[in-house]
Amino acid sequence: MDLARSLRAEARRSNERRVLVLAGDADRTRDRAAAALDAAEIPREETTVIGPDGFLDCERHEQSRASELLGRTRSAVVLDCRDELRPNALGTAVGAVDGGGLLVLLTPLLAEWPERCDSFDGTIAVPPFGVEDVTGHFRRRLVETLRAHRGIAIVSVDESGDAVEKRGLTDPPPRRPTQPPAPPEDAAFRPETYDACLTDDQVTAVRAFERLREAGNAVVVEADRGRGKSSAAGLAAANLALDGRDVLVTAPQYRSAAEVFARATALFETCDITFEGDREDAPHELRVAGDDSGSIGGRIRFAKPAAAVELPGDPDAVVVDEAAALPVRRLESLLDAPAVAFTTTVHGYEGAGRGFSVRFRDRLAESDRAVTDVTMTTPIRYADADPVEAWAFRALLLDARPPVDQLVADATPETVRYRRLTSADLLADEHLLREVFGLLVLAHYRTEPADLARLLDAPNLSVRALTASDRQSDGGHVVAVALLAREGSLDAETRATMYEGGRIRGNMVPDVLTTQLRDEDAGVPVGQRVLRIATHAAVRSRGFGSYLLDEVRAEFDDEVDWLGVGYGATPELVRFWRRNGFGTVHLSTSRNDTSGEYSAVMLDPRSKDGRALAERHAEWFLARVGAVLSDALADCDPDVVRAALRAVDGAPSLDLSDWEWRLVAGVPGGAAILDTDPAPFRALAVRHLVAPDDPDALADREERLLVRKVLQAQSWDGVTAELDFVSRRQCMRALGGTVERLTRLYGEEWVQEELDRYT
Ligand SMILES: CC(=O)SCCNC(=O)CCNC(=O)[C@H](O)C(C)(C)COP(=O)(O)OP(=O)(O)OC[C@H]1O[C@@H](n2cnc3c(N)ncnc32)[C@H](O)[C@@H]1OP(=O)(O)O
Ligand SMILES: Nc1ncnc2c1ncn2[C@@H]1O[C@H](COP(=O)(O)OP(=O)(O)OP(=O)(O)O)[C@@H](O)[C@H]1O
Repeated sequence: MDLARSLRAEARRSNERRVLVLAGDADRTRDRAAAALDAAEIPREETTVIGPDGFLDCERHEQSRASELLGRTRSAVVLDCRDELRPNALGTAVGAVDGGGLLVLLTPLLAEWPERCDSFDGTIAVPPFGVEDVTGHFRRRLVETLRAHRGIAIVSVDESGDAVEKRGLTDPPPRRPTQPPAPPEDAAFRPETYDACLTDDQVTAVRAFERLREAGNAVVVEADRGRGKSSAAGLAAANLALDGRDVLVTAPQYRSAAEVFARATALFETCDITFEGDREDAPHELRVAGDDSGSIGGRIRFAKPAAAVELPGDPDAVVVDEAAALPVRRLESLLDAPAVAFTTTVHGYEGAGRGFSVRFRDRLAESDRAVTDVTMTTPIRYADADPVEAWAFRALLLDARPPVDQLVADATPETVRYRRLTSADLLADEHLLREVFGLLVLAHYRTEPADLARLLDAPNLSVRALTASDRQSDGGHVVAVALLAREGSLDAETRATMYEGGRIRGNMVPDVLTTQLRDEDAGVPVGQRVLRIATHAAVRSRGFGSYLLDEVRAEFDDEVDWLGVGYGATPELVRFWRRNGFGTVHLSTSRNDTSGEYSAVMLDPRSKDGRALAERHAEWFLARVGAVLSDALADCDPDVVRAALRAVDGAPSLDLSDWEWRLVAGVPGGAAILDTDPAPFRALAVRHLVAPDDPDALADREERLLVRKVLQAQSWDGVTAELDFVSRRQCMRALGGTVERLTRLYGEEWVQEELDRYT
């Protein structure tokens, strides 16, 4: 195992990582892995095996638990792919290897690997498809990248002995002694802060954080994983605390923010500051004592996002670490802090989180905050030129981007081409694949390496795109893309399993309609669900999204019973889908974990069976929505409710009894009150918001009032404040006026006369 020794020596010399692929039968590759680690002199305590069993005396996790390694560093990670290759585990394994370390991959013989069905394939075989329908494109592409990229050694081990296919040595120049970054001259924080920075990027980030000293500022630090952004935030937080400020730190888990506290602690120690940490009654809190070193005595404390959004104890500044992993509405609440910093990982090995940029960027720009942006590029844990990072980014497409703006800027719906892109098309044209995947990443909060494998291999998925050609390229650049999932057409047994609450992979629309909405036949018709759709940011609102959907509809018109979609509902998106012919059949009753939004399910029926399905679910939705809004959906954004109701295909009946009409007609004049029986008011509100006889009868604020007070049963005081009424009385009067207008619109003549008795 001289090769392993040489790889490791080279890795250490250059502070880069190296990959050793051991391909062959399971037992032999494991033996060789043990020998390689010994030859490379990597101790077992610095090694982790990710795989089915512990053949080395070291830390081990199943591939499904590879996330245990997130945010940690190891000298060696051995990924055992004998039973399966989970792309997410591969990403996490690479990400955990330190500069100077080795990633060891144990694989079947590379020539056989792509065709060898494994248990990950089983997870992407969505009924009615079987595992035999899953292709091996992802693994084939992976093998090609292993062969093509620098820094990767490949050794085949079989009964005839070891054969080195590729040595993977790059003979890098020795690591240059790194110049410590120069401390800035007009720095606002203590000089030791800048001395503690490891890269110029980190100094720049800390300088941006200086703005947190003043209220009204928001700082955004974007970087790929391991660029030192949490550490920069920690150095800044320490200084703010030394100035007597109260800094609240939040992140999805404490683990991801631990680095903030580690750097702050280290700086306090360097500066000889007296501080208290992690008291029993205040874990995850550093409290600084005022002393003669000039420290006034503030604190840095951690709170989980759910608690942090309440801004407990009115902090002076908030640091949101890993902001991309938090729902937008939580990020928005945190903007209420006097000063706030967001750090976000753009390209993590475990996947890309675009939630931050997809939906939060616009809100931040609209806010009254002065926003300072910083990007950090230089990696901290390994050299800038690390070939293993370059390989992993390419193999897992972690850095895929849409085409640059200029390439699509002139596109119009008349000049683009609708294309059905097969996996073969995508594999044959790396640019196309990168553009498609890069655009799809933008349409979603979280894209993981496994999503690339699904895109390339899952039998139920297909890609459709609009491309604009430019003079240089024949292929054209991607302007808009849709990822479609075929759903439904399920046999009776599968449908029964679903109905009884069993889990069936994929098939989101049939699943919701069958399991939650108790319709065992919902899985009979076949549909195409738009899993993701995105238009290039440079050309949005020019009709491309709608044109792409038109083309998809035309293509599948004869093949499917419905087109469908389920997504985190915002008012704009609901309107987009409505304008494209989709009707609401469901609003989820709990918020999506990642987006923090309620999901809407909408259908565009294409056949008689599809129409029957859509009609009966629209009808059930209308029958139940009043009750759901006053309970599970009581905090849903009223504009989402308005848009979702307006997007229902159907006319709710308004079948009030005479008694109910008399109650309604008594409210505007003050003779009766709504609380006596909210039901008829709800029926009136639903009738108007779904299918208004006069769409202009109410102003936006009056419609919101109807939603908040009548449908969602919010308190008068809450509604008065939210909708900016000067007093509760004025709010009540506005509701009376709204009820009067609706009564005039929908009440029979005798009801109008009843109304006239009081007004
Ligand atoms: C299943 C899913 O994937 S849902 C998620 C959809 N994708 C995303 O949110 C990714 C980011 N957004 C986008 O890529 C685009 O905005 C799309 C795909 C939603 C729409 O594509 P476009 O090419 O702009 O569509 P098109 O021009 O036909 O229609 C634009 C309309 O969409 C609506 N719209 C949808 N989302 C937004 C938004 N975030 N901001 C503003 N308008 C929006 C507007 O009503 C707009 O109409 P307007 O131009 O008159 O204001
Ligand atoms: N100034 C510093 N001094 C000492 N160690 C540092 C410093 N900056 C970064 N590091 C180390 O480098 C690694 C990456 O830093 P950090 O966690 O801050 O980066 P990050 O960009 O937030 O990465 P991640 O996205 O992985 O959390 C950590 O192990 C951290 O301890």
